[in-house]
Amino acid sequence: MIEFRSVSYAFDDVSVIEDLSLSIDDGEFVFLAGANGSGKTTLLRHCNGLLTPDSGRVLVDGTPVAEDLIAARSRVGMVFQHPRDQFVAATVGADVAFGPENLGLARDEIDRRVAAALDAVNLTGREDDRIDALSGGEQARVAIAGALAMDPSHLVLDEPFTGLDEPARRSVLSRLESLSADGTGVLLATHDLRDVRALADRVIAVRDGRVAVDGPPARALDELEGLDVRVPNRC
Ligand SMILES: Nc1ncnc2c1ncn2[C@@H]1O[C@H](COP(=O)(O)OP(=O)(O)OP(=O)(O)O)[C@@H](O)[C@H]1O
Repeated sequence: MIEFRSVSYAFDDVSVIEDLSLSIDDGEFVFLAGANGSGKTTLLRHCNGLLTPDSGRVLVDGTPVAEDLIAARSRVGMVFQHPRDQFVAATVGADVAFGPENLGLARDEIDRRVAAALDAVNLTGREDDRIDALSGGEQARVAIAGALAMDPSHLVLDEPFTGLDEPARRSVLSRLESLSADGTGVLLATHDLRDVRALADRVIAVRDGRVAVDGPPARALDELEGLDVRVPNRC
């Protein structure tokens, strides 16, 4: 479980998160909505200690993130909004294998994970491609594969569909759905709520640094309509 307990955070003097509490259970598939600048990225970056609350606490599986960053980072897989932020190797295969290699896994398990992760993002057979020669959408898919290959207990994704074509988006969503069904908590920040009714267990929307909506998709979408939270791709 990922828990936010009365978390507040400000950039300099500008408050972005204010006394925010929420929890994401194991196996829950949660869509995180909110207008541009509402604090979604800021919230997500607290899940593995990239940001530390000014007050309050974030806990992963009961352990405060600030007290055990290594534990938090091994449990929480993170896909960043800008994929270039997370590459560590020159080629697709080496980058996706990097995390599992650091876990000390056997070579055949690493190979199995890399193949499954690349399959999930429609990049099978692209192991030897140079990352800097890929398109933006392909780079986004490599970043997602890197997180999937870590087999984390929780997966946090920040706008992962930017630049993805429809087959890749569908493939990633399907993989996220099956991971969640197998017990992985998935927290997905996105403006694209097309599939929210079919996939999400919950929708959380932030506004003015607080949770403005939190509930099952049908109810949450109705509540979002009544708020000043833009939902561009609602259907
Ligand atoms: N490094 C930073 N320094 C100062 N202010 C920042 C920084 N990062 C974000 N902010 C501000 O914090 C607020 C929340 O930004 P954040 O990126 O969390 O929003 P978001 O909901 O993810 O937005 P988007 O939907 O556009 O990605 C914004 O007003 C932003 O300008």
